[in-house]
Amino acid sequence: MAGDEPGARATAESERESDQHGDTDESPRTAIRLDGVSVDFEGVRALADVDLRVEDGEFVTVIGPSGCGKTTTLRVVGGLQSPTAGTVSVGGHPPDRAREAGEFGFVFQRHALLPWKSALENVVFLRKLAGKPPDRERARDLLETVGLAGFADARPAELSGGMRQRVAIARALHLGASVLLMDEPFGELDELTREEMGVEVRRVWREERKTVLFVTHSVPEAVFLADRCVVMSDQPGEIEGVFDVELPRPRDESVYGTAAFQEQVARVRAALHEGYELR
Ligand SMILES: Nc1ncnc2c1ncn2[C@@H]1O[C@H](COP(=O)(O)OP(=O)(O)OP(=O)(O)O)[C@@H](O)[C@H]1O
Repeated sequence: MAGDEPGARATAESERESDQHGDTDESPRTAIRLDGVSVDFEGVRALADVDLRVEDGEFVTVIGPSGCGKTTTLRVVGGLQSPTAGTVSVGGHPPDRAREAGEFGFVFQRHALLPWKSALENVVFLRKLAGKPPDRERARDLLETVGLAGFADARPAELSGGMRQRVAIARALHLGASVLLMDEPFGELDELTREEMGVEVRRVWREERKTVLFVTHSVPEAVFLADRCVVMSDQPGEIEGVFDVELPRPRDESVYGTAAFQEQVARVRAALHEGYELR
């Protein structure tokens, strides 16, 4: 249950004293905080009383059945959707403020790159749009970081689906985002590419020290990527459980073959299928 979440327990005391968006009572390590968040859409309750903490620098995955409110969760965190009830804060501030400050990097299933621009120009474009000075050298470094050294001048049509998602990740990083909100970014990729991208994203996350909230439909992906995996229940979306992933850090593809990995995948799967109590 949501209240069993470790972050919720750890911050219970300050929670009692904290005001809605108070800067002073917020734990310095809490990057994202949802308190009693509900979202209603014309008769559909998409989220029901969700409490969630994501600590600074944490990698948290969100998994659940189709329509359970995963995207809505990302949207309320990113300030793209207002909650009907409850409060959301990012770094102790309302999400709108974080969004305006360019704190979010959104990476979606469809990469939305501009087809007429090169990979490099796509990386700098969003930053320019946000009114920040582009830094082509940093953009080149980021393309290298995401494994695209040598592809700076390539147009999206010349890149594979996985490479385009890498450009989208570099673009989010160049924006200066401290929080990456990723909504099934590998949903259109084949399984092997997904696994490779998972390794890459964890490496980039480690090197760039970002906070990541990552929505996926894939149980192995949710387990492989996460420090913690949030399992949501069917409509209305509630947090069914939060699963601490205990796997080696750093992780590479070899983790997929280990008994520890299989065992944790099985537990998350059981939670999804049976509403199984995790803790
Ligand atoms: N703008 C909207 N207007 C009306 N209903 C909406 C809107 N956005 C989402 N919903 C509804 O809210 C519920 C949760 O949607 P959401 O997209 O968050 O789920 P999801 O878990 O991300 O789904 P999926 O895994 O299929 O992408 C669904 O029933 C959806 O139809």
